[in-house]
Amino acid sequence: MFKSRLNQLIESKNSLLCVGLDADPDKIPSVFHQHDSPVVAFNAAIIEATSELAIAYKPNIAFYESRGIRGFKDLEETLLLIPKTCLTIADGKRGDIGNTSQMYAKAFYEHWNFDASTVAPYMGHDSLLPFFEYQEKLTFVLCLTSNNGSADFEEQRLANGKKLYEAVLEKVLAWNKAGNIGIVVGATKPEQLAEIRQKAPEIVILIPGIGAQGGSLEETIRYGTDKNQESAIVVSGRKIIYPDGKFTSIDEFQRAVNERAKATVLEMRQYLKTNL
Ligand SMILES: O=c1ccn([C@@H]2O[C@H](COP(=O)(O)O)[C@@H](O)[C@H]2O)c(=O)[nH]1
Repeated sequence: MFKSRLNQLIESKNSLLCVGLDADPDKIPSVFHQHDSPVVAFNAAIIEATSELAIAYKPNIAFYESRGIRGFKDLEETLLLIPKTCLTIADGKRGDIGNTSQMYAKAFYEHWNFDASTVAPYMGHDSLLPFFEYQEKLTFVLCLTSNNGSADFEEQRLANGKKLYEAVLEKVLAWNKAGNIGIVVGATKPEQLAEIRQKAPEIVILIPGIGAQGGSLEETIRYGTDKNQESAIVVSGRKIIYPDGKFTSIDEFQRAVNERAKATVLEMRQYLKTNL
């Protein structure tokens, strides 16, 4: 089961870090452009520099499908480089009518063999069921996202007085009989993260929004983890994979990435310890 594997990794690595593999060819340091597949070389360097610190990698599918077949090949090669001691999360935010969702779920969980993926709840239970049927995988339903636009729908009140994200949480808790559903909550919404954790003490939460988006790591850990300081995955993408500076070698780039990942994990450990 995903959750027990996750919590074992959190304990053994003393880390909640998930590195976002959002490889943008325009941002990749020039030292990688001499390779046949600059994105694969870039991802390989990041994975090698962070795999002892990270519990998971989350490629956002947009960064790969935006480049067509070449992007998909890069994703396939990247997945082969991720060690078994790390989980893989496909951030695709899928969801459609049942038979179409079945194909999305098959793509992520069978073809690509990801451990987890993200889905949007807008179309309701039947649109998500094909994902939930993969019991050994974990499907993260968007609950309260990290962007300002969450106010447009997710934070709006329904006729029964509840906010939409609260209604999503209630549904997820009712659906989660097999324990293979998680939620996505942005680190930029710490008060709501605390509320959500209180209502869902055991659920796995995927939390993007620290680093480049400015969410507080301390509040994320304090409010987002469960009673054992587990069941939470904290995502950092750009802050770790695009360190400042001009790099004349891949080694130099890897040292900078490792420093950023290490600084994030050391900060996490500080909060994990003080919360005990
Ligand atoms: O609410 C959400 C849901 C998903 N994301 C995704 O997470 C990463 C964050 O990357 P950073 O570079 O650390 O900001 C990215 O893939 C987003 O699409 C999110 O940010 N917020």
